[in-house]
Amino acid sequence: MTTRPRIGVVGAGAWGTALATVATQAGNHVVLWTRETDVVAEMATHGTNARYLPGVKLDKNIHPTSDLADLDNVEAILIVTPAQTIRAVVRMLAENLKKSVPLVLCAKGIERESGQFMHEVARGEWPEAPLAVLSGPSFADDVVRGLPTAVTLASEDEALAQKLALQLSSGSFRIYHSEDVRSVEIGGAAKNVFAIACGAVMGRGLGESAKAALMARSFAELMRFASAYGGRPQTLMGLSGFGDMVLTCSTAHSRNFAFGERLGKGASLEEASGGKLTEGVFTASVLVQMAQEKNIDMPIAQTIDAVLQSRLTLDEAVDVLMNRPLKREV
Ligand SMILES: NC(=O)C1=CN([C@@H]2O[C@H](COP(=O)(O)OP(=O)(O)OC[C@H]3O[C@@H](n4cnc5c(N)ncnc54)[C@H](O)[C@@H]3O)[C@@H](O)[C@H]2O)C=CC1
Ligand SMILES: O=C(CO)COP(=O)(O)O
Repeated sequence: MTTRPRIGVVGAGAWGTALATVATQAGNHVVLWTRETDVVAEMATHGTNARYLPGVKLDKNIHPTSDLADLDNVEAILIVTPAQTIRAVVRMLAENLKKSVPLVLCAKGIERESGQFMHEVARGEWPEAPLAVLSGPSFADDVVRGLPTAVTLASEDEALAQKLALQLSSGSFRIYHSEDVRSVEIGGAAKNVFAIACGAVMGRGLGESAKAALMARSFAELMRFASAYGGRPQTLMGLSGFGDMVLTCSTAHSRNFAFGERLGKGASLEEASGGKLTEGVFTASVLVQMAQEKNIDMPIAQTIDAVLQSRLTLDEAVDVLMNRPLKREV
């Protein structure tokens, strides 16, 4: 067996597989766990993951497995499954691993049932495990091809954030560390909702100027929401807030943007996802509910939620947003 540090990755979807790859490039041995045994078999036999990240040859230092016991003795575990599964996944790890280990939460979303952020969900399920979150502008396809990327890793224990950032950074994957977990989580979760709105504007043919306006006003909503929930403006202006808004709201490479774009072109809600994970669809209503609880004005999030609930058509949504009373910008 190798003497390289061992990192666990739970979830061998697009992002888990990409993160496993950069972790090996950073000098680690990676145990890549997924419950999908056919994906494990393909990765072990052919060194590929055609279902989630086609065209990529996996590093020989990635050990694919569906056996949770293989995660005993890793130094940290990156949890890379959808936001709404984090509770079940952390519970499964807490019940099956021999001892607690730092968990790096990589999902971007808010739990619908509870209105909890990912680290709150994880803390509830495994109070002993030290926690960090990883977020920022980063498409799996770019990262796995070694294109330059920069993200933020935050933990309330800043020394842990710094240690993990050092251990997981590579020549092409640059990790900044932070202790502002709350802001980093809010940026990652909210931008998915706004990316759906920006995609819809483009799909409907409303133009680049409309998209820029929508992005700027969406960012104002994100800042208001974050300030009510304890976020800090400096962090929100960084990679995990502004950075990820710019990326995800700009291109159909984003699944959330692509979903909105298809809606804009007339696809039904069912057709629009194209079978891909679209986190913003799950986060929209809980984001709006949490905003209402604190009296935060979030017209764009509210309107896109109404579209997702079939309470408004897209054209009605545009009318609602354009015909609100005029007001001071700031
Ligand atoms: N794909 C990307 O470029 C990026 C994705 N993310 C975030 O990472 C998270 C995961 O996204 P992707 O990897 O792209 O999704 P994906 O759809 O490609 O893969 C999801 C993975 O989660 C596993 N999974 C689903 N439900 C599960 C459950 N109940 N228990 C255990 N495993 C389960 C699937 O087997 C699969 O391995 C999302 O929150 C996403 O927003 C963040 C940054 C970039
Ligand atoms: O979070 C991402 C980029 O930072 C990926 O965005 P999508 O989930 O919309 O593809």
